Amino acid sequence: MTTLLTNASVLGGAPRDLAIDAGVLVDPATVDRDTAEVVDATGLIALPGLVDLHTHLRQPGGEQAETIASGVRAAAAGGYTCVFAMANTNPPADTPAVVEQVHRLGVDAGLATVRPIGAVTVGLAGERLADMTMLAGSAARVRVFSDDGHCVADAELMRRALEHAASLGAVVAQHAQDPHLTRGSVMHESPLAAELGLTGWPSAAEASIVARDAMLAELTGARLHICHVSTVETVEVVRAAKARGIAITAEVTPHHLLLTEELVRSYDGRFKVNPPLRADRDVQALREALADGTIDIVATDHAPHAPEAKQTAFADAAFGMVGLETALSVVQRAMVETGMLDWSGVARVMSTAPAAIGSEPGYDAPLEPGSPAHVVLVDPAVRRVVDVSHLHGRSTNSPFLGVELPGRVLHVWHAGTRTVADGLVATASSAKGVAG
Ligand SMILES: NC(=O)N[C@@H](CC(=O)O)C(=O)O
Ligand SMILES: [Zn+2]
Ligand SMILES: [Zn+2]
Repeated sequence: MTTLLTNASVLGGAPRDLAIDAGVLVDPATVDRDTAEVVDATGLIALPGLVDLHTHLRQPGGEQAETIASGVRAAAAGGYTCVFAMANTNPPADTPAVVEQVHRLGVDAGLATVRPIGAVTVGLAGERLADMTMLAGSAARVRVFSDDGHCVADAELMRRALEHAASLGAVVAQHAQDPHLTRGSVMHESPLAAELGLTGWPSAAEASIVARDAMLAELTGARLHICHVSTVETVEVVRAAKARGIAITAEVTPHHLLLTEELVRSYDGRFKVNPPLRADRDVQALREALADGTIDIVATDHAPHAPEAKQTAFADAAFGMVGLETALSVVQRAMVETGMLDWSGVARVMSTAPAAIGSEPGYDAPLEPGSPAHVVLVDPAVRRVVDVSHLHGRSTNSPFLGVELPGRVLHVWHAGTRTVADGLVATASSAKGVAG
């Protein structure tokens, strides 16, 4: 079946038609308008399917918080057609058996492409390298390695990881957190932390690891990616490293683009995350860095946790926030409505660039005929107060509940198959059929 999307503002530009046939975007002029299924996209922005380089899907081992099936429903609802699943599962993704299981469960779930991230070290313990060659050569074809949740703190081990990754054409994604500087830390190190009686996590614990790893990337010639950059100091280190020609890329999360440490005054565990929510000057610097390309991408760091892990004393609560369904709306609010990024910039930082970093094919010519039909239609004019009913995963630890955000994902196609229609996520079986 051929689908015609009429009058879409493609990448925020002047309205025109898009057409999908046999899973691929085709020239609308070649489509028979009498037989095609027509979706009226008047007033809607067309974006390429979003790609999340940093998602925690929790399976295997954390199924009470999320499964791959529930996580891809959240992803589809948020406009994502590809998610990279972090390796900090139980057992961790440090063997071909686990990455192949994650890959297979992703295929079964059917609503988006799931790419397993491989662990850098055995058991994420930071002591011995995982068999990266085996992971890369497995059926899951791992191209991103990360111990996320943990920093690869040993510089010699990080050097070897970068060398291996380079030989495999892969990238190492570092969770930059000096473990000694952040012992017992639960929020940003600041006067507010002292006032609240909570242990602080200094910016230097992030920036110092990024500076070290940039030097290691230069030494090895490898590609280094920095997870969830959260401070102005880290932005300056990344900017300097790029100016030196080092192959470094960086991500920022939606929550670090919008929220500050002030929320921790509530002692509500929903606002506890690693790295922590920072100060206003950090938020401003992160937005500017994303606008000027110092930070390459937005990644959700979707981190579901069961209620009992969050509804406890702040110091004891688990770190992490869900974010797949709200990411695009937060970027609209923080970047588009502030005039710092246009919609083609949003497509770059949420689709083209993350796909390139993760070596995911099919996203390099967004919405051009011949490309796989990964398409999102967004209504930018809607505003809604985020509610648990907007969340599709198993966990509801969103920091945006009760917050009014702009924009709504209305329709999504993953390789030409409709995964979201009128804001409703398809069931996996219908998404896998040809009904779309
Ligand atoms: N971001 C978080 O606060 N938590 C993540 C781990 C991580 O991304 O470091 C998690 O797995 O829960
Ligand atoms: Zn992390
Ligand atoms: Zn993470």
